[in-house]
Amino acid sequence: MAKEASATMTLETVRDSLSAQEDTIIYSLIDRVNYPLNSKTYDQSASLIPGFAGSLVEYVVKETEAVHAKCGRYESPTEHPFFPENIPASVVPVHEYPKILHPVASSININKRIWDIYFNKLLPLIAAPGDDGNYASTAASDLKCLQALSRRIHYGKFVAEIKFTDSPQDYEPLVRVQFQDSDALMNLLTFKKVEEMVKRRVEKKAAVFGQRVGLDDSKPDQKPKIDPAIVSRLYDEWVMPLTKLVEVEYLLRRLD
Ligand SMILES: O=C(O)C(=O)C[C@]1(C(=O)O)C=C[C@@H](O)C=C1
Repeated sequence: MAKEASATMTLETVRDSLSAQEDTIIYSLIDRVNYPLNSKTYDQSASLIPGFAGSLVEYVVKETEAVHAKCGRYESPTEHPFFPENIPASVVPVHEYPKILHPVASSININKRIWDIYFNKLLPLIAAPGDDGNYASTAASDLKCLQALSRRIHYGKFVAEIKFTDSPQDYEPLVRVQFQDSDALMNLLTFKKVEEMVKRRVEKKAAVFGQRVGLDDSKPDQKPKIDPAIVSRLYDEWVMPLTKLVEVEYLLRRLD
């Protein structure tokens, strides 16, 4: 581990980063709800792209990731592609990222689950029914949401690393190969009070960021652009559990 980098990263600074990433996630979701569901974007059989067997959103994500990969995006330990099998090598000079994580970190990528939850659980909750034909813009907006969620959830690797180095005496016995205990690890890294605070904070942010701002103060309050309760539920049911899953996966291999 690079000393200078680990010395500046603490549980507090990592939690600050998670809080800042909430803003990006909520703004991306607010952008997505500007479009109706536009289900053709996700239709495997719509054949919108000649010669490509898959949905429009898959095409946009794969092609965008390929360009970003060439420009070095996935060299960063905070970035994870949704189609890793499709990723070309970077052509730009290598940037030396501080080596904070154990090398096993690069083998952990749960984007397939994030993809599934985003399209099958979250999107139907936030997007209004309908079709305005803006499929490419819709896919671009989905990609922004997916990337923001993926970055936040995989940031669990950093949270886990800090927790491990802060208290090796607590973590090491549960991580040793012969005693690996994922349930005990999950209990140890869980802070229920912090989770309650995060849920309340994202709900408040969604209410503030999603306000409809007009000049006519006589108009009654309108509904926020995105339902704050759904954002809180997103964190409760998916974002935090998946972050913890990444933490456990990382810790189980921390002593490899
Ligand atoms: O802040 C932590 O300690 C984390 O591990 C992050 C996080 C989260 O996903 O927000 C996950 C688990 C904890 O129970 C609390 C919060």
